[in-house]
Amino acid sequence: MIYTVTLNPSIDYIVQLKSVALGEINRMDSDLKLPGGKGINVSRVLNQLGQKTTTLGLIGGFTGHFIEEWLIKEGIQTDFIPVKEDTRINIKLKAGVETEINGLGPAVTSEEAEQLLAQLTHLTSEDVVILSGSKPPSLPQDYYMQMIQFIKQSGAEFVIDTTGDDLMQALSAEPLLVKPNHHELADLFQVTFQSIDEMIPYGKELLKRGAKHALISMAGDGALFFHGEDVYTSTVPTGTVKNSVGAGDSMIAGFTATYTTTKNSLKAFQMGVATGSATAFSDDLATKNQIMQLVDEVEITKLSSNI
Ligand SMILES: Nc1ncnc2c1ncn2[C@@H]1O[C@H](COP(=O)(O)OP(=O)(O)O)[C@@H](O)[C@H]1O
Ligand SMILES: O=P(O)(O)OC[C@H]1O[C@](O)(COP(=O)(O)O)[C@@H](O)[C@@H]1O
Repeated sequence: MIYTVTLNPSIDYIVQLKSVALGEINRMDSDLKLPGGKGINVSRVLNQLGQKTTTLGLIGGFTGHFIEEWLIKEGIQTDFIPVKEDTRINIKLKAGVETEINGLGPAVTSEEAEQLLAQLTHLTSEDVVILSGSKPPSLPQDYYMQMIQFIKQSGAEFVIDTTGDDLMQALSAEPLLVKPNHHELADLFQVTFQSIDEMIPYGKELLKRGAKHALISMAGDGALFFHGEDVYTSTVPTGTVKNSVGAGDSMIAGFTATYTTTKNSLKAFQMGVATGSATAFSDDLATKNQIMQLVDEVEITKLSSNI
């Protein structure tokens, strides 16, 4: 079973308008409310790809109810821990450029946090757990590491898609995959990148510190992939970008679905890129059909090993 853990789910409120005038009344051209939060997006795409998945995490209030109902309608198994406060609403403003305003998330009590940890004691070595996204500020600083300890004790594999110290600390626990985008990679090592070549030593460093595979996504500019001694780059398919919210989560779903079934890292990389792009080219997350139409467009190239 592939479990996803979303500590901080969201309703993504996607608002389209031609331009925004700050300090004025603006009228939307259209809007859309979608279930969001990184692990939830991963599960929705895994489900599209025919993989069995269960969504874990912390969810609350009318917003949480909206998300859970949506997932159940799609046939996704949910096992959330209810929290007293409302799950957040994240605003995704599409007015020429995409601007995101993400909430902090609800207060979580220590009992609620403990209940989620207790669920992880039931994992087996056959499971894969995908830990994704920010954590509500009321959770302990080391909460990701607490979860990872339980996962490791069970022998399950884990993927982690978060940022900063939480990501850095998780590396030594040997995640199956990490996927910072190039901005997150720069923040992680407190550097700036002028070119793709400059990212390569830092991608290799993710593996040196313990990750088994590392993807560096660069939105419409392709992606880098690190495994063993090898570094690969990929093209992205061409298409019209409609809504890139969830593209990174989709990439993780595409990679994990293919890797767990084939153990072929390069096929998983190719599928990850296609799945991310298929979501960028859709209003909601990608469907299986949309993904499969793009796979053959993704070209993978091995970079020379002395870079
Ligand atoms: N504008 C785009 N055009 C084509 N593919 C895209 C675009 N934006 C995202 N993608 C696809 O989704 C993947 C992840 O996107 P990215 O924006 O880098 O992740 P994140 O959402 O985590 O920041 C990319 O590697 C690419 O395959
Ligand atoms: O937990 P965070 O870091 O605030 O991110 C949550 C947001 O990220 C998303 O999961 C989208 O993530 P990606 O675009 O990186 O795939 C949204 O659904 C959600 O609003």
